[in-house]
This record gives sequence, structure tokens and C-alpha cells, in this order.
Amino acid sequence: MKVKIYPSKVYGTVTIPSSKSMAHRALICASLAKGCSTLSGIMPSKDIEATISCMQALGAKIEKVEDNYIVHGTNLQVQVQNILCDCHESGSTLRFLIPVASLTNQKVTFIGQGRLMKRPMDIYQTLFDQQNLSFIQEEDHIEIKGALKENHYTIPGNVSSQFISGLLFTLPLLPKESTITIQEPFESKSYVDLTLQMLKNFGITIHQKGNTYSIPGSQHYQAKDVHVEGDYSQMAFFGALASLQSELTITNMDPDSMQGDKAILQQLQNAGAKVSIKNDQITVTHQLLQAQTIDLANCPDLGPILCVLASFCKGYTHFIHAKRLRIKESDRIEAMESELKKWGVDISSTEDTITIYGKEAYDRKDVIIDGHNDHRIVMAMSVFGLCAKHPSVIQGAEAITKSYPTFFDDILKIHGKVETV
Ligand SMILES: O=C(O)C1=C[C@@H](OP(=O)(O)O)[C@@H](O)[C@H](O)C1
Ligand SMILES: C=C(OP(=O)(O)O)C(=O)O
Repeated sequence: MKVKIYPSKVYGTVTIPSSKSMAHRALICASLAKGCSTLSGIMPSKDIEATISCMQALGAKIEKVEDNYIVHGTNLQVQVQNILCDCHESGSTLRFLIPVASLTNQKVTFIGQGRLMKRPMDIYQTLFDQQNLSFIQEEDHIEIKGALKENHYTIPGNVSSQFISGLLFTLPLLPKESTITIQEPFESKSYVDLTLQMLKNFGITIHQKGNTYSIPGSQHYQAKDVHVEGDYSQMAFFGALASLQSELTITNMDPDSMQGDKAILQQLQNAGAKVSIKNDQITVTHQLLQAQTIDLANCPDLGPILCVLASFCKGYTHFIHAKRLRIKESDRIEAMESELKKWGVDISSTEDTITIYGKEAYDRKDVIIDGHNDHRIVMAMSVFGLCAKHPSVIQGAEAITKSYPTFFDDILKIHGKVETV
């Protein structure tokens, strides 16, 4: 899908959909609980559908009734030979569910699309090898067989927190206690905190001391009705857009959320925007913007949209601890660099950093942007297009369906002009 984005002055109110991270977690916990849980507030997207279909393949019964998901959990005693889990392009789904699926003790094949099978998996390969379990990774699938056991796990903290979350979902179900120690640097830690928060909701106890988690065994997930809060990673696109040009009120944002991407509020304020919070509404207002140093260690998903913000902030913005952006749906550093350069942005990078020298306006004509098959690149470059001087075209805009299928509908609601071409 190709979309044409016209420079537009946006205004009004936008309601942000459910947190993808929290929706994955709620669906997994409910799917492992005995009994029936009702999950409300979840917006379907390709990633969320991937988790639903994988949990169904592992024996959970999940039904959409009006706006709710009704989940009947599985005890993972699946009688099907060769279980197939299609993760689409969702890194969370694949990395959360490999250890969970191992507990079926059956052969489970994970398939996926796009870059998914190229994203790092060696942490699990090593763990499975150490326990003499089968973990076979080919170009287009991963096949596992055998159940992970209680252990003292030591995991590097700087590849992906999703491995840690995957183990945290699984280890409480083993008969005896396990521990997980995370080696420094421990990045994306806020996502592990989200996992702990959801596990607690479903009755699972985990003890934490520094970078070590102790997970008592023989635990049971308890069914629970959960409402899934709004997504700060998605709010960031609208918060940045308002900061760059106007004022927007953004609703469905829990002010007490533990999402690491809530850091966007501080970053917008540091850049000079006005941010006011009233209950679940955040109003962001444009002011003169200035460059800053931004640490992405704990909020990698904000990288693309903050690159757009930086393009318009006077002076040098330095991004540090950015290298995990290279192992997402695209190499997000390389993608942002090549697309922003089309607009004439002064951007350079090293393996772990990005530097942008921002200016007030960009007036190139006939810019054609490639979406790099990455939802966050498409959404970030849409925000750029709305703030530029002339219309632009984004190719591969359907990538938004990974996390936010209604993104362009929401842009239209706030009077952003966008059309398919
Ligand atoms: O646990 C999660 O929900 C996520 C963790 C982060 O990944 P890493 O831990 O690999 O940085 C983030 O980038 C991803 O979009 C969602
Ligand atoms: C990287 C992302 O998700 P995942 O790792 O689950 O594919 C994302 O949503 O930006």
C-alpha cells in the first residue's frame, strides 16, 4: 500500500489503542490459567493475532466476543503431534513462547515472516543445548523438542529482554525453584517489569534481588479479568507530532503506567514541548524545540519517532545505547538514516549511536519514502511528512498492521491529510 501524506496542521483528540506489550502478556497469562479470564480493551493487530493463534495451538481456547477476548487456559498437555506456531513477524510472540511451548514436551515448530527468523535467538539455542534439548533453527523456522528444566539461568542483559520474559512466564510452572541472573548492561529492563506486573496480576510470585530473579516452582496461574491500558509507544507518534507543530489531546493513557516508553513524556518536555496530564488525558503543545542527548537503552521503540523529532530540534541530538534498533523488524538505524536523508536531514550513525543536526523546516519536493517493512518506520515517517513543506509518498505503508492497523484513520481524525495512491 502506498500513501500520500500532505503537510497538515493537526488538532483535536486522539484515543490511543491498547499496549501491544501488555496485550501479549495478558493473553499469555490468561492462556496458562485454569479457568476463564475476560480481557478487555485489546485492539487486534497482526502481532496480537500471532500470540492468540500460537496460544490456541498450545491448547488455549480464545474467543472474541464483542470487544472482549474470553480465554480458557491450557495445561499444555496438547495431544497433537507436531504443533505449529505461526509468529508472523512478532519477536515478542516467538521469544515469549519458545520456553512456554517446550513444556508440552512435544515437537513444536515456529514459523514467521519478514526478518523474524534472522533476529537473534542464540540465547535459547545455548540454553536448549546446555539441557540436551532439541533446538533446530533453519532459515524459515525453529523446531524445538523437550521441556526446559529448573536451573540457575544466567542471561546477557543486552540482546533482548524478551528472552527473560519468556523464561519468567515458564519457570513458575516447573516443580522446583529456578533463578535467573541478568548480566549487565541490563537494557529494556522496563519490559521485564511489565512481565512481572502481569504475572503478579495472575497470581504468580517472583522474588527480585538486584539483577537476580528467584522463581518458586509448582505455581499456578489464576484466571483474572484484565483491562489492557493504552500504549505509550504509539502515543509517542502523536505526542511528537503535537510537539512539532500544534496541540493534541491524547486519551486512554494511564498516568501510573509502568511502560518504559512513558519516557516519551519527559523527552518531549526536555525538548521544550508543554505536556499536561489530567486523569487519562495528555495534552501536548508545541513550543520552540531544542536538541538533547537521548538514552535509548530502556525505550528502543521510541528511536524512530525521536529521530523525527530531532530532525526539527535546533542543534545536535545525540542518541546513545541505540544498537538494539538494528535487530528489530528492520535495521531501524539504517532505515531512519536512509529515509531522513531523502528529506535532507543531517544524520549520521555508529553501531550504537545516532547523531542528528536538526533544523526548522524541510522543503524537498517529490520525496518517496520506503517503509522498510517496519511499522515504526512508516508511522515515524508519516509524522515527518505531516510536518514537511511538500507532500510525500510512503511505500509499504501496510506495515502498520503489525501493531496499529487504524493508525491512518486516527491521523485523519485529527485532520491530517493522508490518502492511498
Ligand atoms: O517485551 C516487550 O514487549 C518488548 C520488548 C522490547 O524488545 P527488546 O527487549 O528486544 O529490546 C521492545 O523493543 C519490543 O517492541 C517489545
Ligand atoms: C520490535 C517490536 O516488536 P517485536 O520485537 O515484538 O517484534 C516493535 O513492536 O517495535
